[in-house]
Amino acid sequence: MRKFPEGFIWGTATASYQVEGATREGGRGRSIWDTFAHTPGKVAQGHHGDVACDHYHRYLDDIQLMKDLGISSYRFSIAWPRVMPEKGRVWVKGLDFYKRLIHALLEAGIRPAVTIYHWDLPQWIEDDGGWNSRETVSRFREYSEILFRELGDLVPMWITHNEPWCASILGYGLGAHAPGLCDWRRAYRAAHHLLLSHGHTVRLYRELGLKGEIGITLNLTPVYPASSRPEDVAAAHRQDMFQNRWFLDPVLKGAYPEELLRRVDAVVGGFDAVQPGDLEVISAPIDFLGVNYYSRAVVADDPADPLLGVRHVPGEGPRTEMDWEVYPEGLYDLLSRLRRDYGDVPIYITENGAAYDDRVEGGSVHDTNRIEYLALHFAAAHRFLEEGGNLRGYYVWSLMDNFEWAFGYTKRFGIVYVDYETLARIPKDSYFWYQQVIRDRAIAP
Ligand SMILES: OC[C@@H]1[C@@H](O)[C@H](O)[C@@H](O)c2[nH]c(CCc3ccccc3)c[n+]21
Repeated sequence: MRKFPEGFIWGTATASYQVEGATREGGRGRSIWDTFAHTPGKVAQGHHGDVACDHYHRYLDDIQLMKDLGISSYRFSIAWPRVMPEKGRVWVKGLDFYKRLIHALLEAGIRPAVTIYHWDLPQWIEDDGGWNSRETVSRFREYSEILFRELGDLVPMWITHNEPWCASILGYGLGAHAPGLCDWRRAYRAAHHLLLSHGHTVRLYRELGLKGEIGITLNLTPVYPASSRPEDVAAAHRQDMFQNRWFLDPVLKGAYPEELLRRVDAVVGGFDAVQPGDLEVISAPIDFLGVNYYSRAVVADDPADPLLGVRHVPGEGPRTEMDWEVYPEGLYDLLSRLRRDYGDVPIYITENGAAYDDRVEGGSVHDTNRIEYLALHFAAAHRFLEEGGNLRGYYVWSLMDNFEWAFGYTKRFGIVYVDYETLARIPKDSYFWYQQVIRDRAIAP
């Protein structure tokens, strides 16, 4: 058996817009994802989060599932539009749902890990420029201060942002996510303002003297060259800079990668958003780095690509329902690289999991492929720990099937199946497998 350390944090993760529903309850205002999902053609089959998993009303049953699972922590996000529903209006009562949720988690012996922002920006802030506007930085700080004052003594772990790369590139550059813009200059400005708001919120957390830990979650994708040819190796370096170092370097080293500034600013602009002192703020020391890992990238040199001169090629591993290669070695390589290039920063894997075409058969879901995926990735994490890696915990994405952004409800990541007709929850075989891993604090050899 491969044992994990005493006190290793086992968890599951969700996000507000993906599971809560109740989008018109408790005084909640509209978010950019309400707008985007209700815009025809943006989300598969016209799906949206109006009901989602109805976690807003069913959270006690869901906490019972977590308690039976045996996890020690639950990562969830707070919906900003519940606290700032419209311009000039703060609705602290919008936090009442989260206060109930947090008290119930604490009573169940489960450590709340709160993500302050997981993409559901209030629509009125987007109307005012959204993450393209520097004004949003101070609004995010104001929002964070309300959370810290209302929940700071109850919540021991805070994540400022979930995946600023996605919020900026998918939301403002590629248009695949809300607010659905295709403007690279805005994407780079949005990325900078997301990072800047992270730094100001970390500083605020310190100023308030709160006793918990605060960090940021980044989606990180290790990049491998398609061949050992020098031009492919150089292409992998450029993709790594665009995919990973763009956020890792400012947060952990206080500087953007030089080549990114040069190459990107020349092609798309956007770095005019950087003002003196910004990088000092962004690199405010954090207590941990949250890592979301799903798969790797394999790239070859491609002069025809205007921005980075790269072309993605498929890896040779099996694929999940998201058409992502199953590549557990990538998790070990990623964690080792972080330790090598960024020092011994404490790490939580704040998301890892897989989507598969789950079917209910006689009241059960035999998701052996998901068990295999998780077992391989737990083993990669264990290898890193064995080598002295500073890995604090592991949150499986996701506790339950939920709204998978532009894919709607067509992709299932949960270890608990959700029947969207009845909203019934059915623990999958992977739930019982994970329950045993937590009991043993170990995985089979
Ligand atoms: O796609 C599964 C999960 C999402 O449901 C989470 O909300 C999000 O934090 C998250 N990030 C990633 C990896 C980056 C990514 C995000 C969206 C689409 C493609 C890749 C995978 N996931």
